[in-house]
Amino acid sequence: MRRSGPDTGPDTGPDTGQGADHPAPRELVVDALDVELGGTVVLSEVSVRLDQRRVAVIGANGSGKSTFARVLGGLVPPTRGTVAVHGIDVRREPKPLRRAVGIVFTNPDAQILMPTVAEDVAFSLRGSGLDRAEAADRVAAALDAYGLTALAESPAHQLSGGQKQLLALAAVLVRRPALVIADEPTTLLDLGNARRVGGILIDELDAQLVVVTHDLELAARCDVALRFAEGRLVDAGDPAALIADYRALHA
Ligand SMILES: Nc1ncnc2c1ncn2[C@@H]1O[C@H](COP(=O)(O)OP(=O)(O)OP(=O)(O)O)[C@@H](O)[C@H]1O
Repeated sequence: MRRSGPDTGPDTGPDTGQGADHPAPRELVVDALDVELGGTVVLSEVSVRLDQRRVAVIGANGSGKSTFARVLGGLVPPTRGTVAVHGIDVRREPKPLRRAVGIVFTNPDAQILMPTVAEDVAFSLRGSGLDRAEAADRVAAALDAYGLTALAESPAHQLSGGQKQLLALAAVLVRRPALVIADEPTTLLDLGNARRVGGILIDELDAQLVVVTHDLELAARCDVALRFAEGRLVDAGDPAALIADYRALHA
């Protein structure tokens, strides 16, 4: 598995140079997006523009939330329509997109690539252009931010599920991507660590955030919420009002 981030792989589009260290329009523009997977319509006619910093994506199981997030991250191609992430066309510009976006999946095991905790975080910075000392400083700061310093030399695969989730987040955020996509980032975490991760994503991150979540308290702390139902974007707006309507639907 390849971790999203700078690399030297083949590219089919221009490198716009839009990374965390470059100013870029912080806007997601989705226009008439359809996604079909295995002959099934998974997303249908989704159009939305999002320039808010924190975007929550909620809705029932199977409603298309993760697929929407995966399209933004370039992991699932649009079948029809266009999607631009900070001015980057997700279909045509895979390399700039990988540089701009960091993705945190629900299952951290899929993201751990190196033997030790510190090596795994450092691996994210390969090809970043940072010199050895700068990279070491960034890794140390990321380990500290996630409470992983004491585990730096521990085998990554022997961490608990929650510790692995923290490591996965550290390994993504150490790159300072301009857009962070997190799919159920607090699912495996105990209350303390869920608060720590929620605090980092919601309160401390400079990047734009798209968080897919069933945790309505986390969603309520975002600037805007989207609700999907049966592959359609059925509601978008102020999280408090949208969540109240969603709760009423299930009352
Ligand atoms: N590769 C695929 N091939 C066919 N169908 C798929 C594929 N991936 C997802 N789907 C279907 O698309 C629908 C939406 O899935 P998605 O994972 O986006 O939903 P979700 O809202 O994130 O659900 P959950 O809350 O359960 O994680 C589901 O019916 C799912 O079975």
